[in-house]
Amino acid sequence: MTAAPPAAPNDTSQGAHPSRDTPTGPSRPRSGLRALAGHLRPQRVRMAAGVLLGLVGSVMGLAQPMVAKRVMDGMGRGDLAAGPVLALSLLVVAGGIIAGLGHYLLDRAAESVVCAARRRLTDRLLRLRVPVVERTEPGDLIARVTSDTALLRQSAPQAVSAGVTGTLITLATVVMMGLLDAVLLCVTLAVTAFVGVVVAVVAPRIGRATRHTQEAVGRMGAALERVLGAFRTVKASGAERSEADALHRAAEHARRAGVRAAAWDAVSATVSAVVVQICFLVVLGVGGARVTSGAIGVSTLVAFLLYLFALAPRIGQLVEGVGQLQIGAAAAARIREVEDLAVEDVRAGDTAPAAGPPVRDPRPAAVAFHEVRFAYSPGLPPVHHGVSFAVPGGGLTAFVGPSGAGKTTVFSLIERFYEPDAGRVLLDGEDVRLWPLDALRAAIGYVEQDSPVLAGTLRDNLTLGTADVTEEELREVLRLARLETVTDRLPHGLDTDVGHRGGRLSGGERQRVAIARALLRRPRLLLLDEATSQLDAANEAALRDTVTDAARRVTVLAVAHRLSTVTTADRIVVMEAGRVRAVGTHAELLRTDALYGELARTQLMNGRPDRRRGDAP
Ligand SMILES: Nc1ncnc2c1ncn2[C@@H]1O[C@H](COP(=O)(O)OP(=O)(O)OP(=O)(O)O)[C@@H](O)[C@H]1O
Repeated sequence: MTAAPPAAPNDTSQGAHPSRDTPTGPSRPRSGLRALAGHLRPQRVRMAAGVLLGLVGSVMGLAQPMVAKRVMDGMGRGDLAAGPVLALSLLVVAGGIIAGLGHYLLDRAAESVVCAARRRLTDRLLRLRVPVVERTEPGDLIARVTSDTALLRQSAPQAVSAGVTGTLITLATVVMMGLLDAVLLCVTLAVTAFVGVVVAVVAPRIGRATRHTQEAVGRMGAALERVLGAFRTVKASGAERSEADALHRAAEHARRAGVRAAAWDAVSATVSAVVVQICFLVVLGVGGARVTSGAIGVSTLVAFLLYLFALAPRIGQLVEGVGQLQIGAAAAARIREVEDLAVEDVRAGDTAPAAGPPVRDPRPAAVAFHEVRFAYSPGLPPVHHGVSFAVPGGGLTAFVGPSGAGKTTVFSLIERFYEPDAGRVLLDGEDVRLWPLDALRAAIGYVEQDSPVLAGTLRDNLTLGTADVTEEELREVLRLARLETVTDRLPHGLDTDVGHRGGRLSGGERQRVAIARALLRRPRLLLLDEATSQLDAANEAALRDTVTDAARRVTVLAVAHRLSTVTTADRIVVMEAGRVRAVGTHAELLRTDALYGELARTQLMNGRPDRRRGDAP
């Protein structure tokens, strides 16, 4: 059965924002603030409770002097009433506890904001499309998940709380000042309005500088990832100095941007402090004149000035809160860029039935390519120029051809890491775009060219993504992949840590681990990409038997590099420059295809791909 290609099921990013392929687009400050609000919204009840308790604590603090005054007045009269003393003690203890609880709730909200952002980001990262990840710097993505989310904690709920408390108390103070003298209030507002102008100018600059700092931190992460990912190569090439220089440059950029943010912060703090001082002087002058003219009494001026004293730190608090919000907004904007990246659709394409749990079909899968054209990205030359072949269920099919002919790309298209620009890739006669992605990948075991092994134990690596594995199955697969001797040798057997990228295993051992992992998935289609290239002759012969045996139960496609694999294959697909040039058995192709004849004599005899023929189309 074949189905019509679905209407563009490839871009499946959720939400109202268009998905992108790189996380580096510029963001406007307002969208950063909106994104920040989105992070805070789920915690609004806890934050409101924290702010409320903080306010209650402050009000109880304000009442303490009045109660203390009553206690002292009573003492003065020789009246040592226990009531006011008890009330004062209760006020002190309860005020402290309530304020502390408010603080705790805000900190809890902050931790929840950060945790939710990290969980959302990591979920998103693991669902990103392969081409998207290839275009990003892993170190930068790591910085966004760790460092940018930490900035949310630093700036968000406490800043909002300071802003809300500061605003409420400022408003209350302004009302009291207005009740005392409207003229002096107008003078105060006219002078302090300048602080508002300065904040409006400076705040976006703090946001921009923070963003630059975080970008530099991201670049540092990328540079570190580059060095640690090829640590031996860096050392063997004597490149420590030049790589350290690149890291220092990123650190210096981060420092400069951080200093710029600090400078803008200092400007706004200084300007607001100076403006408040000027305000005192102006109010004193205008107030003095009004006292002289008899418009207000001295006590009104004194009371007004006392309120002005109380207002000054609140203005500072508000200015600081705005700066902190800008820092949070800059971080939220960078996080948003990752959330906007295109993710894979785990469901099927438009016309397929609803995706349920993958049904385990025991039959070997049939694979076919129909006129597949594909380029890795629009600017790059095409890699496949109309690839067509059909492989029935079962048996071993070998792919041979010069380096760069497009053999690995065939496997990537079957796994739907990429989608063809034209033509169709069919599994069991169904376009792979119509398969639910989890069902498609559950049907396939893939041993990649460089047999990646992840940090963790050998057992973790073997059971990666395959939860329901019995010890018996594990032992059987260890035997088939010739790993028994390796596990016997390791100090903790299957539970031995294999190190970063399996660095404590040899290349051949890594290949066998990757083969065992693929077999454990009980696939219907096994893709082997130069899977035995690093094995010695004895292990290679044993693994060949395993593959031949597997080919009786599942369909095996293997990019082959040894004549021994090719001669045992049921069919061979010869690829050249992005096209299928010939299909047949070894004997047929030796007779009919000149390129195959040459490959058989050179590359396949050597057991290694001929990299001299790296003639990409
Ligand atoms: N992720 C990628 N992004 C861009 N270009 C790529 C990518 N992967 C492969 N290519 C290019 O596509 C072409 C085909 O690559 P592919 O790996 O399919 O060839 P191959 O036949 O498997 O080669 P080899 O035998 O050397 O592994 C090459 O020119 C390669 O440079």
